Amino acid sequence: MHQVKLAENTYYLGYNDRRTHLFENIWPIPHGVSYNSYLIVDEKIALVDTVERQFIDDYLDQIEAIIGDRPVDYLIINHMEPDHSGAIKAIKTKYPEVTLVGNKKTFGFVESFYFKPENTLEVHDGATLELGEVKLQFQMIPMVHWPETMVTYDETNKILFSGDAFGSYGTLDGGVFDDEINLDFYEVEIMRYFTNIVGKYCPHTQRAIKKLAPLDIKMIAATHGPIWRTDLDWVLSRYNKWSTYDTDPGVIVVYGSMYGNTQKMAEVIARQLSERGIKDIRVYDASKTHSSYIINDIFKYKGFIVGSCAYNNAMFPNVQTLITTIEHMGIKDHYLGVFGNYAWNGGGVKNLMKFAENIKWDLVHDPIEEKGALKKDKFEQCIDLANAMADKLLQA
Ligand SMILES: Cc1cc2nc3c(=O)[nH]c(=O)nc-3n(C[C@H](O)[C@H](O)[C@H](O)COP(=O)(O)O)c2cc1C
Repeated sequence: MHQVKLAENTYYLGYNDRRTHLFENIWPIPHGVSYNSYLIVDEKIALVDTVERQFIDDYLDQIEAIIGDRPVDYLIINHMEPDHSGAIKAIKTKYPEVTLVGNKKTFGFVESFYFKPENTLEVHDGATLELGEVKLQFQMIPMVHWPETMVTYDETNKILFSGDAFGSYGTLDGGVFDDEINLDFYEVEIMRYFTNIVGKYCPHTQRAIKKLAPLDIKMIAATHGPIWRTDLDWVLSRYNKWSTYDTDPGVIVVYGSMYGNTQKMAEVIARQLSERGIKDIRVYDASKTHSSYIINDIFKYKGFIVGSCAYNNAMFPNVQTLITTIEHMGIKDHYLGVFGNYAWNGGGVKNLMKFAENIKWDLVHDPIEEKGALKKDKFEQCIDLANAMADKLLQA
């Protein structure tokens, strides 16, 4: 195997997962994902995070290929999610004297998932650990995106081992560093990773960005995706934009429809938005497009218009799934429109309005509910809704 180095004695030990269809068994990853671990070989040897358990055997072999019969002295656990902590038990078994480095919360998770940790070094904000030449510093960034999450900063080589922060979907297909890759590929993958996985924790991400700003960072080594050593601003500016809910003046129109009546309303709304000069309009059928992609666009565009037919006194189940995810993520600062279709006592719009109340976005127009085929008065209302949305976006 190639040995890929971040610095003289710092190695990339990552694995590409092209088999898993759904990250966290929810989010589609058609382009896979990488799990990145790092090995620092100094007077003392430290691993920074591990890998998903399917890669354990090769991972142990690669470590041994680098350090021979020397032991791993420290296992630094920035994040306990199993795709990174999966090899902790294997490391402990192979290197029984290893000291686990983490914070109070980390060790609670180690005990829950794997074993009661004994050799531990509990670190706090600003604590340091010298490996020889390399001096490491720890900073807590809770909820980016678990409570125990921290980052490790190599003061000597100025490398930030950032855990999931600044991570990306997408395997590393040969290129590992940002300057080895055409980043167009990651434009979508990194945003979807952020919006799907970290998006719930935007305020925490903002706090983390501000907290880490004073560090002189020359390289960002996350646990997924490329290592950033040339254009750090590429990733930092994007994370900053997304985590402040800074959106562009476009609109997502999403609908749930069995027989096409709700869909027709969506088409009318979309066309009118276009007539008003809105260029970024994305129309999605919630039964076909996974929430992962729609959520991603909600982080891109300020307008969100959602429609649902009535379904057993409720909204259409696939719209409900999306709505629940949006509510759960607590996405802020959008313009909202609501429409739907029914045949007897409704259920779609009624429940979408409960969502409107909970999410507290700016409702640009009264909800529109048609009974069956779209008729003139509701057609006009769809036009009005689109106009109200366009007015808001164009005046902003
Ligand atoms: C399984 C099923 C459940 C439905 N539940 C309701 C309901 O609870 N209330 C209602 O008013 N209409 C209900 N409808 C009727 C549809 O909402 C109605 O036909 C609507 O026009 C469908 O919109 P669409 O053409 O966009 O699918 C139901 C239809 C089906 C097939």
